Amino acid sequence: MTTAVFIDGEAGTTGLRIRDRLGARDDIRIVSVPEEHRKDRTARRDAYAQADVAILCLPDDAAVEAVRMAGNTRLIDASTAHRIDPTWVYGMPELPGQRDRIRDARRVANVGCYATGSIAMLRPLTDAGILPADHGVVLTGVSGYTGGGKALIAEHEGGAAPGFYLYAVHQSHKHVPEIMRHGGLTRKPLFQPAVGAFAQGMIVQLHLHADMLPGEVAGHARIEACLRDFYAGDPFVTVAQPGDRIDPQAANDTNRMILTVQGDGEGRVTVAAVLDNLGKGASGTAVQNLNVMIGAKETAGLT
Ligand SMILES: NC(=O)C1=CN([C@@H]2O[C@H](COP(=O)(O)OP(=O)(O)OC[C@H]3O[C@@H](n4cnc5c(N)ncnc54)[C@H](OP(=O)(O)O)[C@@H]3O)[C@@H](O)[C@H]2O)C=CC1
Ligand SMILES: CC(=O)N[C@@H](CCC(=O)OP(=O)(O)O)C(=O)O
Repeated sequence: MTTAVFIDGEAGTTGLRIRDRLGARDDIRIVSVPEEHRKDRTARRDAYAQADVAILCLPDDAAVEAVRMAGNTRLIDASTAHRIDPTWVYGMPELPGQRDRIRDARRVANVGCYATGSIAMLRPLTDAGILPADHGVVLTGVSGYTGGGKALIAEHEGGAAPGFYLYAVHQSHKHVPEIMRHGGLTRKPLFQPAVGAFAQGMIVQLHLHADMLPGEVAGHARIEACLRDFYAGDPFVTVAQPGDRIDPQAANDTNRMILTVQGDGEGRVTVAAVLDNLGKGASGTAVQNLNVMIGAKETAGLT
């Protein structure tokens, strides 16, 4: 049996990647609207009606509007619009019990890219009681410029952007609410993202004074052990031995996320998550969620 999938925003940065990942599968039939009609409401309404599942790869406001067109078609929304909406299921399959919720869901909000790395590091630690919910958490991130979609790609590839810069410097980044909700935090974390002069890939880091956390061990061993336990058997998330350098592009073109824990043995610990902002941070997780929703093998079409 094939599943009919409509990718609304198929010509965009995320949509194209999803299309590439699904195109070769014989259990999926892609429903398309010609690019010149990509914003035509009648053509899109028709595509929604033909699809079993639609994946929204649109700006937030267009995603909200698209939901109204979608009728009863099951949805995966790659935008930020519905991630803390209680009527949507959060599309991060690694979280406890989440695969079952995603499997049964009609509306799945795909996790954000920085949020993927942040929650992957935080949630095991808050669930285990190692990190108190009200701890003053500090997160930083650096993303490839494709994270900003077509507009930021044009700025970088046109030579108009600096080689590296911080942004969202007023603690205003849109991923903070979902990081708090699903990372298990009650206090707003400090989060400082940046963009580098590379297209694709990202690092998110969690910085901790582990000697200030409850419990006896100030070193990083229990943090690493907690992450290893949490992700044991996970198809895409691994805890690796840290090296001297962390390459943001190490997981590019895959759906993998690589976690490493570094410490000085005296309480200063950094945890890092490396993922492809366009892969595990967007199109890969959307396909993983689709696989769970339709009962396909979770790794189908993904490496
Ligand atoms: N890039 C990334 O790393 C990630 C992106 N996301 C999210 O995915 C969504 C898509 O992002 P991205 O692919 O980067 O963005 P792009 O700007 O690259 O692509 C968006 C696509 O949607 C089309 N579009 C815009 N408005 C409408 C509309 N009203 N009706 C139909 N189509 C429309 C655009 O057409 P046009 O070409 O005319 O603008 C474009 O093809 C966003 O919500 C983004 O936040 C999520 C995770 C990571
Ligand atoms: C470099 C860059 O601009 N990145 C984007 C996040 C991209 C992303 O993945 O955000 P969503 O998952 O929420 O759509 C930003 O910080 O707004």
